[in-house]
Amino acid sequence: METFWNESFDLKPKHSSEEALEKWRKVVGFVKNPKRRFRFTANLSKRYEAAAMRRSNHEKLRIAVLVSKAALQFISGVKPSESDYVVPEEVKAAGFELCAEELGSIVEGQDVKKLKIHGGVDGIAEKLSTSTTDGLSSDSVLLNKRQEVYGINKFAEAEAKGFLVFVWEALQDMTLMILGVCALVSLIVGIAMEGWPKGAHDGLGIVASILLVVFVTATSDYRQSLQFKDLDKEKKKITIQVTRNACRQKMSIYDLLPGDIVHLNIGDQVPADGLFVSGFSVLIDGSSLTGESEPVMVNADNPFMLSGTKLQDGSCKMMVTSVGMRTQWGKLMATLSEGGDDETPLQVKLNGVATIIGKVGLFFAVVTFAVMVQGLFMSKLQEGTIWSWSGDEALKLLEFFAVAVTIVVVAVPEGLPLAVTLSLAFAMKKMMNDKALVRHLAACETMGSATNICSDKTGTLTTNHMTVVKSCICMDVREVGNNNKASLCSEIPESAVKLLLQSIFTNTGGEIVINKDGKREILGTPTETALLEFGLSLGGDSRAERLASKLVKVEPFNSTKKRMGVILELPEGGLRAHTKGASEIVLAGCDKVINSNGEVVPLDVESINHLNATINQFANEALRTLCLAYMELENDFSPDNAIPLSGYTCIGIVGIKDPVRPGVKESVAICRSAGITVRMVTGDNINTAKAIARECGILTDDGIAIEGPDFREKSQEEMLALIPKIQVMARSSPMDKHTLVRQLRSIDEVVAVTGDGTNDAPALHEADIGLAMGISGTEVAKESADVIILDDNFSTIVTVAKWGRSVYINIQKFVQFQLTVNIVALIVNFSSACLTGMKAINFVYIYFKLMF
Ligand SMILES: Nc1ncnc2c1ncn2[C@@H]1O[C@H](COP(=O)(O)OP(=O)(O)OP(=O)(O)O)[C@@H](O)[C@H]1O
Ligand SMILES: [Ca+2]
Repeated sequence: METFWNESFDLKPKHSSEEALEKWRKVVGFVKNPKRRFRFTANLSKRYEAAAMRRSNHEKLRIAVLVSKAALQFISGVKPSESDYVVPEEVKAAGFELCAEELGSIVEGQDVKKLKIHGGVDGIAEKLSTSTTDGLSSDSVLLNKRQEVYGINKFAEAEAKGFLVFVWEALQDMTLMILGVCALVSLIVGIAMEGWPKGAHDGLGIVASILLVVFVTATSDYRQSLQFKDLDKEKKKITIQVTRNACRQKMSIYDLLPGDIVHLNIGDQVPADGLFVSGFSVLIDGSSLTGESEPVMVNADNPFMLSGTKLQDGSCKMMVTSVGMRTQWGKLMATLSEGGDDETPLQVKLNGVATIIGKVGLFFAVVTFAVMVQGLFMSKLQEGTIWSWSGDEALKLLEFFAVAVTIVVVAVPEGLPLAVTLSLAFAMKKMMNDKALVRHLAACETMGSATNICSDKTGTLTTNHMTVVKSCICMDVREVGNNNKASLCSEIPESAVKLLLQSIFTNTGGEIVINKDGKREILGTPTETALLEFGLSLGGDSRAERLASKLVKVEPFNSTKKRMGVILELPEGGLRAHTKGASEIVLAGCDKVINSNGEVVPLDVESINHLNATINQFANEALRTLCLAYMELENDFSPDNAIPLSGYTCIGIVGIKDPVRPGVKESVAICRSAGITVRMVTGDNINTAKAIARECGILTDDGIAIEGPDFREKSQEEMLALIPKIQVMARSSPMDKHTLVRQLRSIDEVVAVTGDGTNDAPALHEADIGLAMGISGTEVAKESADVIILDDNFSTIVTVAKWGRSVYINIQKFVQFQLTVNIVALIVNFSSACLTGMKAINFVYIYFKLMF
């Protein structure tokens, strides 16, 4: 029994195999109403359909690439011939020169030949009457026209079910249908024998009880579905940066139209089909669309970007060409949206309970029927009328049968698994109000039993509002206050200021833009904006710096390298590389430094010690440190080469303050008292991490702080011995985080992990509960997570844990109550039926009396 139970109804909370999902469905077997029983469980057939679609996408894409390669060879050298493409009248009338189908065939078909014929990316931009620099005009009349021709960026979704649909589904209960037949027969026979209305009493009684059951079921199901709809809408909200009217702005991906220029960064999902306009080191992960795991480089030679794929690295500008259901992703999503959420372990367990009780109920129903029939036969045998049956007696038999069926209706807790869904959905809604969006129902269950939280530092424990407060430029440490910024400039040699500003404004992933209201706005990650702000306060002019030298190459920041770099073509000729990043790492690649006189001198031991001491001093004050460096490149340096890692001249070090969030300390204490261990895993410097961890109460005197590279070196045994004591892990790579989580899970801890970056995805995936940050989190992180923390706040995580616990207790109580009701109802029905042959209506009545 036990093994049967464990094998069939034991589902993992995450990543359950298709077999496991199929298995319990099979074992459930006796189901009164499959429509209800399997609602809010995964729709496996739809999922298989989606998987098949992915495979065919993969195949199509592979062929398209082959064909276009061949075409490219053929047309290279030959002037592209005029196409025989005719613009449809209505498209022309709207002011465009390309129809949606042609655009689709170019991008989805990866058709280089057609692309060339239409004049490349610029040609297509012109035909779509957009500009790759300024984007669409935001005139609503023009936008509406565009929308009429090309459609909107939304996927077709199944219509929301109305109340009547739920009534209809509730009616499809097997036992209710049998009762219905009984009622009908009873009505016909009764009226035929005793006439209207006397003979109809029994039949109408059954009909009334059926209607009551159906109404109550449908109402509760309908209410539940409404709750889910709200949550679903929230889950799909994604915003993206778009240039319209030459203004960079945030927009919902639903408002995208062909011709829009969108800005994509590492971790973003490509929101529509489009063409690469400009950008650097773009690597596209197409696995969600095609199942292909090998990432693809996208650049001017291979400019096709498909909706639903993700930026694994780099950043770029893309021009949208096809939206919504015209993309393969749209079609896939339309199918997948009906694929449903995975069932949770509790749901499956309760399905098991319902199944077993169903069998018990069925057994009792059969026994009841047998007992009652036997009673009738016995009395007839005594009367000696066993062979002569009156209509009244036949009706009595029918009534017995109805009583037996009613026992099944009453005793089987068909709604039990649904009730779990109901309480989980209720908790989800409450969590939503508390700024936590639950993506997978199962997470609500698991969160209650979490024993470990591995938290990010930046943005989760801290506010993510960064400002440069200290600097060490040209070897001199200075405070950067509000009043002495101008003086800072005058204290540093001019040549160094020039280099510093050039580094800040050109070697950046951020951007300074003028927004719709004409105000200056700094876009980018908090670290970047802090630096840009610093540059501006030194009197720098970002636009002028950017125009002065040409960007030849950019290697955007990622958490693995912990640095970024650019190569500039200087106005006076020659190439210069700038790099900035984690101080120790960048400093290790420097062999020269600018001294206080503004001269470049070799980095001797004394200066190295001075700089390292500065880094530690900043870090001990809980500041994030960045080192900026540059290097002149030889003239024969080819931009195709990677940006060098060493040989740099250090310009300086900045200390960035990121204050701890209010309330974090208290939340950490709450966790501790609730038996949850909080650990900090960060990419930052170990001293910065320690300082902040102490401030939050995470690092205690008996705890260990370790650096990622040291942790990686440890053997399995050493790791296991170390892990319970690790409270801070600094300079961690994404894989370190993943390893920590895996090891913790292997010693039976239930681990919650928070993350924001693309590289946190593996750890989020591995964790029992992955928590992604809503504001700073990338799409990739969010997609790997089970819960999205909408305000990025550590306290919210504690709230989620609290909800998780209360959900568990609530469900437990509810199940106890419901099972008691069912069993009492079963016993009452059974005994009274055997003793007195009470009528069906009374049972249903008793049941609902008990329920409400
Ligand atoms: N835009 C950037 N350019 C260059 N270096 C950066 C940039 N952003 C961060 N860094 C450096 O990289 C280090 C680690 O970054 P990483 O993304 O791994 O950690 P994080 O996600 O910011 O921190 P946490 O893991 O606590 O959230 C930082 O300490 C900083 O020195
Ligand atoms: Ca992070």
